[in-house]
Amino acid sequence: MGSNGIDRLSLDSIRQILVDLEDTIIFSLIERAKFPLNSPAYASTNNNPSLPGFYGSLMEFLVKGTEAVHAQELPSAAASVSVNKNIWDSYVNQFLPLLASKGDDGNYALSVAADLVCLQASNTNQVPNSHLLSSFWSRIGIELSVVLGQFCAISRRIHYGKFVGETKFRGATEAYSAAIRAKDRETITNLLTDEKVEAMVKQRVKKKSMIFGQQVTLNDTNNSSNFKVDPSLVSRLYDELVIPLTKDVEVEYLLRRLDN
Ligand SMILES: O=C(O)C(=O)C[C@]1(C(=O)O)C=C[C@@H](O)C=C1
Repeated sequence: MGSNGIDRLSLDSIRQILVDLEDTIIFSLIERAKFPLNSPAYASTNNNPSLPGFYGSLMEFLVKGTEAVHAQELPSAAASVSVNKNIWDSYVNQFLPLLASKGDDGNYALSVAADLVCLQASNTNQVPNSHLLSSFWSRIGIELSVVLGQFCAISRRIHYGKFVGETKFRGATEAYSAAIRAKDRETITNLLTDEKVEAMVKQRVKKKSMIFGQQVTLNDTNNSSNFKVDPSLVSRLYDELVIPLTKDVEVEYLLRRLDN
């Protein structure tokens, strides 16, 4: 560990934040899984009468221009690292069809609102269309603050990679610096990878999904294998999307770490 005494940046405390965010992510996935897929909300050719003058899907309307910049206390390397587009693409195209049941109940706005809570970064000041969003949400009876005010968990978790990267850099500055100067992504990735921790994370989110997603009834004949969100799917989400993108953020952050 580095000798600068910045406790806030110790790997253990940052990992604890990631552990706590698992709860938020799993609960938000459980909320989204209450709605069917509602695919028209994601179709970019959708001609939505609620969105006059906007060509694109309801989802695109809501996320357009909402790239958030986290970690502003870190060196400027942090500011330019953002993978939100990848997060949205993977979530909508790969993960959502597995999370939500097939079908369409017409609750497009509520479905996308639930997606936003799962995904999006939280800083409302950085939502350029916020006045449009406000009027849209108030028209359909949902407060914008309810949708955006909650920290949107997956994006936030992934962008915590900047803090993880900084902590690791401080703990092994020489090794990272050499790899950064050589622009050697592979070595940086190897340096920051801890397979044991990754395996624990995947196991833990599966277990949490089993506990948080239990169907609670008062009779003893409850079928305990019937979960609100498939625990293996949550583990897979971490394996295929959350952890790889967190590592991408770490690598991208570190590659810029020695820039002025
Ligand atoms: O905890 C770490 O050391 C991290 O870098 C975070 C994380 C993760 O995304 O969970 C990513 C890479 C490591 O291989 C282990 C775990």
